[in-house]
Amino acid sequence: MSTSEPRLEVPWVEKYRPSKIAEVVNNEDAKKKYVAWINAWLRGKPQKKAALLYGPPGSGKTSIVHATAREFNWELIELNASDVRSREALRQRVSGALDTGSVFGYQGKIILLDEVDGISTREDAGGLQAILELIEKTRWPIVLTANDPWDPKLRTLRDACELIEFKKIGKRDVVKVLESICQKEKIECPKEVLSAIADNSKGDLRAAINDLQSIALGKKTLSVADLQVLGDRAEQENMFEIVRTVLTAKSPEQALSVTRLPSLDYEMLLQWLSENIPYQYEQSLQAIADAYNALSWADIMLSRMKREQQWSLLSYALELMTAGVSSSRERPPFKFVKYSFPEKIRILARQKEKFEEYRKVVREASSRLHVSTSKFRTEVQPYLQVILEEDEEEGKMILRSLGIPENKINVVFKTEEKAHS
Ligand SMILES: Nc1ncnc2c1ncn2[C@@H]1O[C@H](COP(=O)(O)OP(=O)(O)OP(=O)(O)O)[C@@H](O)[C@H]1O
Repeated sequence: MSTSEPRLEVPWVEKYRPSKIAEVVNNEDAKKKYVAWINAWLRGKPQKKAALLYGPPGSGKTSIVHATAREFNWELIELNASDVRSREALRQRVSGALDTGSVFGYQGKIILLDEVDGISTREDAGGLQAILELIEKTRWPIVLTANDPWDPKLRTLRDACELIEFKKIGKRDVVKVLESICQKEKIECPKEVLSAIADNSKGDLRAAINDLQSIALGKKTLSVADLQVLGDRAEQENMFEIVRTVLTAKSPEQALSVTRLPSLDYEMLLQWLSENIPYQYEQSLQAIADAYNALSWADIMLSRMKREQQWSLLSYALELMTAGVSSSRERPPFKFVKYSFPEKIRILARQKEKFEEYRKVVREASSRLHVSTSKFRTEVQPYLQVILEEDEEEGKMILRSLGIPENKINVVFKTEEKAHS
């Protein structure tokens, strides 16, 4: 039963990450080029010491590097934007790891620097230079990844790397991966559901696997009706992914990256984070407290920004609700959780719908009586209420003559009762 199922589970994107290069699906040309580059390293004669894998999210760039490390028993050294902020930061992070031999029986090393396009050349001056120096000196293969490698700031880096393009994953392969996950998880799922998930993911396998896990949480049989969740997802563009990026970011820069999305609705993001922080950080009260603390400051900045027309406060609010929220102390280990639509917005929308219905009925009755709606509410409605209570049949007859059919009686009187309570 879904209620007794644990809410937390290992993320399937991690559980089913390819463990061999051959398991990385699609992108055959990219794989061929990448394998040739790795082979050149194995022979000790790479033309370029670094490869820059670029292309859309969820196409396998990071996965192929993880798979290489596992396949060849190499130690994977993962660096992020803050590790390469300056030469000194990079030295601190990698000097030990690169110069020493491996203690765990690894037979080599591979360095992965994810999302180099996220490095800000203005704030992290020296960072790109540090990467170039690392490439020049390295004895181990270095892989960089980027979604957009054509940023002019990356030109020198491009020149130093073997460029390998990854493309969106074709629908047939997305469906195949989803099918094999269902099989391993012993989940029954009609092909049309998998096909709809694949369409919705637009070639992003990470999004597709996350969607499948979201709708399958606590279930062993899926149906078309379960796709409702994805409807919300499409409406919200990819709010699920944005929330996941912020709450599971490995570095403040990664959390901050969502603020560069042109379609980001930051008011909505605030509500979504507010709803979902406790689920993602369930295991640590400290993390929940810290995240809400940052979020409340973001909220204060936003209202001050609007009240005083101080638009410069927006950047503080955005930093607080992304990097601030994700930098809470004592971050619990990353677990997959199903995010929910903000309850506050749902309740407000429901209330609004009810209120609209109420107004429509009252407007009709007032116009038949030739009184204003406020007069109807204050001077007519209370008497109708009493009549209804004293003699229901008589009351209903009067209401019918005022254009209030029986099935709308509840709308008017319930809403009014609620308003008084
Ligand atoms: N080509 C692929 N073959 C098999 N699994 C894949 C492939 N691409 C993505 N995946 C799945 O999606 C998840 C995310 O993929 P990955 O981290 O490799 O994406 P990426 O291209 O590096 O994206 P980003 O640019 O956002 O870092 C992986 O954990 C894996 O489960």
